[in-house]
Amino acid sequence: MAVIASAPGKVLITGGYLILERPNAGIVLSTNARFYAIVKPLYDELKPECWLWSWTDVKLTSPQLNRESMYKMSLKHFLLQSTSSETRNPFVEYAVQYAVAAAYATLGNDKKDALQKLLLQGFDITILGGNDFYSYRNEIESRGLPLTPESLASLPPFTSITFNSTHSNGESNSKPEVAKTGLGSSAAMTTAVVAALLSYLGVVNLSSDSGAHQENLDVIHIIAQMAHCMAQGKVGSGFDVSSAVYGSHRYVRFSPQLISSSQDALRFMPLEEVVGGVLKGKWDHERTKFSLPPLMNLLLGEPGSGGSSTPSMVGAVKNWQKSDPQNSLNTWRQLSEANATLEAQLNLLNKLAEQHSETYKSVIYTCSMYQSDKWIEQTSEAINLEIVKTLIGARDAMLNIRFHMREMGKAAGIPIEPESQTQLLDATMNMAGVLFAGVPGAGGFDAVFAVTLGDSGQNLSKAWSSHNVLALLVKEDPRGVSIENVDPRVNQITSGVSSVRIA
Ligand SMILES: Nc1ncnc2c1ncn2[C@@H]1O[C@H](COP(=O)(O)OP(=O)(O)O)[C@@H](O)[C@H]1O
Ligand SMILES: C[C@@](O)(CCOP(=O)(O)OP(=O)(O)O)CC(=O)O
Repeated sequence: MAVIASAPGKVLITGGYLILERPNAGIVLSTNARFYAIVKPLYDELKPECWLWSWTDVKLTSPQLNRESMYKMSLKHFLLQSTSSETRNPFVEYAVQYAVAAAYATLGNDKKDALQKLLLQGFDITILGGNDFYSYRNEIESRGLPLTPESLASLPPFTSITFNSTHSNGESNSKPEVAKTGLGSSAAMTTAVVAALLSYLGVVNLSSDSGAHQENLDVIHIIAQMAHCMAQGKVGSGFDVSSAVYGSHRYVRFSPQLISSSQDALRFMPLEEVVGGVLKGKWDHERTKFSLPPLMNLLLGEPGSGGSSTPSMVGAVKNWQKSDPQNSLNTWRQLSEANATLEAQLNLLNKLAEQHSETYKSVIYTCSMYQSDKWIEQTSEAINLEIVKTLIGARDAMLNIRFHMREMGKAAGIPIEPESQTQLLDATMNMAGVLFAGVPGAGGFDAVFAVTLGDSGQNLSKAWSSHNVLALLVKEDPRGVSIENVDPRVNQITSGVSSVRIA
């Protein structure tokens, strides 16, 4: 039977770069953009002699990239060897190796025969990323459609992905392989594959409401982090995998040694022992519940196509920290304070919404119709004023964050908030009902985000369109990894059909 798992994409609204170092925190919102992994047996029947085999087969299909790859997997070392000439997918390859090793490390002897049988049947893995992960700007333009979310919605689900072209003048050097929006497709993909395989192999059970749900998520988190780090060739902060597993939260990274020491151990220890050890490690990542206050919406706008490559930006910031420790420390301190202020204001707004729900609602709806410099004059009562002041406090904190991010970019010689994004963000923040806007994560040319009040997002989306910025269909969705009952291709097609019928 097929097992289908899905994991969400993310937007890091505070903590870019700082989150790489404990104990700095970052706020990461998960989204309704989801990556799916479908795992089923490659062979239904097992030949009697197969129990002697030391290899099994793995087939990986990525319909959106028009890729199909075959692998042989050693049942001794769990190493995958490509037997087809197709390009590799290290994220999925490590996800398979580490998930199988985790099964060996954790399942009791009584379950080993069943595990062996599932392995011998081979894996048929299909991966599908929701359209929101990728940039379809070029398709929309070439089809002569307007640059609107409606045009995006008219694309079929799981549309083919555009590759960024490479120019001889090196212009696209900073661009990633596929034209992406920056929602963390590799982390969501790795997490979905790990979750589907661990469920398929009986290591975790995500469909039960049992008390073990948290522990199951923790196992998926550790295996997905290990696989993602191996595939990326570095131990990043891991906020993208963390949000793909747990959904929206306030994240403090795990100690990098938890993974880096295991990578050293791989030279002299079998993979399942290494994985077993890491699973028992003292995982110290923090994830505190966080959600946007009520009646606030997350909106993403894609100003150009293609996105930025994060690793080179991180390298530049690290070099700057080494070459100018004093000034870089100073900037980080100020950024950290601004991040903490924004977080505190949003938490306070959540509290005010809970304590004064009606007043909160009416203040948000009023402010949603005005530019921020008019908010204060709309009110006189104490509670209303406190809410408006907190909104303005959140806004000012974001302006501060943006200022220091720009400083950091200038000092490190990289476009964290490049001039074109500054103009867009300033214009966005001056629109009626916009609480704040910024460049997510590492910044650069990925889609920008805005947090809007009430229904003002619709006007913002129209204004963006008229300035050649494509508002994406992405919304905040706090759900982390989950098991799906229906194939997303069937699901999305039927929901598309029913919405047409209803209309
Ligand atoms: N549908 C897919 N099928 C196969 N590989 C994919 C798919 N989507 C993304 N990838 C891989 O993930 C990489 C992008 O990951 P990442 O840099 O994390 O992007 P993001 O900005 O979305 O975080 C791509 O270069 C590609 O290797
Ligand atoms: C710089 C960072 O702190 C944040 C990068 O955030 P993005 O959201 O830009 O990430 P990508 O999906 O890799 O593009 C690096 C890190 O935390 O690992």
